[in-house]
Amino acid sequence: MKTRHKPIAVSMGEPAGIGPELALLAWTKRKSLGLPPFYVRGDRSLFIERARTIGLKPQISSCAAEDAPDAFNKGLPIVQTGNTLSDCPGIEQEETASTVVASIERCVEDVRDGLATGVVTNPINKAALYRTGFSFPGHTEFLGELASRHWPGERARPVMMIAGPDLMVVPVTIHIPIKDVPLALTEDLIVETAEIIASDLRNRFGYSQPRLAVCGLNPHAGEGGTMGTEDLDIIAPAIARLKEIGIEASGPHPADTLFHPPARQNYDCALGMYHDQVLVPAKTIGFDDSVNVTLGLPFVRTSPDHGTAYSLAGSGTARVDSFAAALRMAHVLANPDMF
Ligand SMILES: NC(=O)C1=CN([C@@H]2O[C@H](COP(=O)(O)OP(=O)(O)OC[C@H]3O[C@@H](n4cnc5c(N)ncnc54)[C@H](O)[C@@H]3O)[C@@H](O)[C@H]2O)C=CC1
Ligand SMILES: NCC(=O)COP(=O)(O)O
Repeated sequence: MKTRHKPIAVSMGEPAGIGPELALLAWTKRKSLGLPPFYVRGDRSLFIERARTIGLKPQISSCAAEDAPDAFNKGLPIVQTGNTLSDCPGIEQEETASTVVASIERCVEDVRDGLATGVVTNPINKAALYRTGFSFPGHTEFLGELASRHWPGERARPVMMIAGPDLMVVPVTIHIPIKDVPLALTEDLIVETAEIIASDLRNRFGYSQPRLAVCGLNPHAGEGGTMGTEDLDIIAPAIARLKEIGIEASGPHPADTLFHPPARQNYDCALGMYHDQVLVPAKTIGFDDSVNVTLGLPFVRTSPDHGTAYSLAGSGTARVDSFAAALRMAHVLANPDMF
């Protein structure tokens, strides 16, 4: 008898971005890309329009989430969620925001209800959502809130990791202005983040003793306190505490020499003190095959590592690799016994 895998729930993402066509293209190439079954929560009419715009025959299966595994063989399963939207690639429309948010919420609820094994989120336009009152910096923090709501009593301390075959990184502070980074950095924040990384790398990614490399904040990791004091006063004590509790952590490392190939042999995951310190090397080395995965949640969430790419929306030329990698990673993380 053929085993039916439970599907992955995919959020629609920003409708004016490349998310809708990534889902369509991924479904079309599902066999060659080795993709698990998945369905999208969003507006069916938008996906039909986008398929036509990029020159695909619209093969859409409208269904309920529970019917998605069967529907997947016939067309891209869409579980109607939110409002009817008209497709305007590259053009932000305020009225789509509630559907964007509802799509994320319903995907998480589907995992809670046992209808999906994990969530892959399509990119959102953060500034557009902020303008309509969305109060979370990004998915990462929003998913932490949804986890607390739907899995009360379980750990929900989301940590963003960008994971590729050649480099895994975590920004300790995420979407905050650079001027606020030194104020936000504390020993506790670094220790707590590193503990979650070490725990998830052990329990979900199969590392027996993960090696964490911690970046300094300042040039040359502060050059002995002459180029800034956070490296000595905050980061070094945090690393000492991590070693005391048995986590293999090194640093503070000057970030400029931490990402060339021989340096990368010495650790499994690099912790940066701010977003660009580690996302720049991660996307430079692995833009097409890296995945944004949220650690510290009671459910599986991955996402492509890129954004909405408005200028490509509707062209059908966006590369589907990172989205496909996100689907495969979600499937592996959600079904550890199968791999
Ligand atoms: N997970 C999420 O929801 C994320 C959302 N964003 C959002 O995306 C929006 C645009 O951000 P940007 O910094 O411009 O990043 P972006 O990733 O959308 O675009 C950066 C560059 O990469 C190219 N690119 C992106 N994805 C591609 C693909 N699949 N194939 C080929 N080329 C691709 C774009 O054309 C552009 O030249 C922002 O509103 C930001 O908030 C950004 C990153 C992640
Ligand atoms: N730069 C990464 C990014 O914006 C992804 O954020 P999130 O929406 O996954 O929290």
